[in-house]
Amino acid sequence: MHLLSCRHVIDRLVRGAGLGAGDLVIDFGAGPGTITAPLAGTGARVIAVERDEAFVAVLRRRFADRPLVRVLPGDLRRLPLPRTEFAVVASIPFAVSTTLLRRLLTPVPARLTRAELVCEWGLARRLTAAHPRDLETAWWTARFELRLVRRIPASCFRPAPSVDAAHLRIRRRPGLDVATQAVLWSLLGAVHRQPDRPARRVLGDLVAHQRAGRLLRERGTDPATPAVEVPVGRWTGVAAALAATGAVSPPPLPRALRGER
Ligand SMILES: C[S@@+](CC[C@H](N)C(=O)[O-])C[C@H]1O[C@@H](n2cnc3c(N)ncnc32)[C@H](O)[C@@H]1O
Repeated sequence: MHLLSCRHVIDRLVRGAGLGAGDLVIDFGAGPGTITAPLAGTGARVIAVERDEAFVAVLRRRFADRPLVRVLPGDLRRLPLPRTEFAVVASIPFAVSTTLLRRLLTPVPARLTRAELVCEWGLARRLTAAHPRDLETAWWTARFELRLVRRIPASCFRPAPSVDAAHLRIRRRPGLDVATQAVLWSLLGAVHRQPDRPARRVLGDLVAHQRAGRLLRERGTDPATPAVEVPVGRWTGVAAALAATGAVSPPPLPRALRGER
């Protein structure tokens, strides 16, 4: 594994999360506690998740006198996540990044409030592209702001990985009620099934064509734009408007999206 060795990168991650007393933060893949230690200084409760037994022993010794730090041995792909709101600050193992992001960003309701992550550069670029390339990324982008903060050179790790990494910032978007999210899921599903179809036609499968055109124009979107090129935030606006008037009855959110997985 690749341990972070650049102090300024670690400081920016921890500062970026703006943690304090009363917060709960998880360090996934804590290793020897490179990030856990400064997190413990924020006053937040910290959970350090680690699978490697030798690191678990190091973590237990290192934080034995820190009552706010809990060392949780196990696999981050399976350990139950808190049922209360939490933040994440972590340099996540590249091999299981997508699985972890899926667990954090997919469920409704979203209990993750914010995250400061180190992940693979290519993954961060894909997640923050102007137009999400698949339904899953669109769903994450609609519900969370994903921002590529900066590139982290491979030389900031010991040993250095073969690719650079990135500091990825994640913030939950406020104000998305469950009804809006249900409409949004239907809408984004339709968009990604027919990405090149004009937005008006995709939306026209859910509401009258005239109304579809109006809803899009009101949000500054040319109704003829290919559906996938309409910024996700505009689809969120359309979903909120439709949910508020009860104009469409989307199917209930699939089980896979509801709660812990
Ligand atoms: C990139 S290192 C980060 C270590 C430390 N946080 C740092 O920044 O220096 C990833 C860590 O995740 C742990 N890890 C890898 N896969 C894991 C999994 N599935 N569940 C829990 N921990 C895992 C590894 O043992 C390693 O300590």
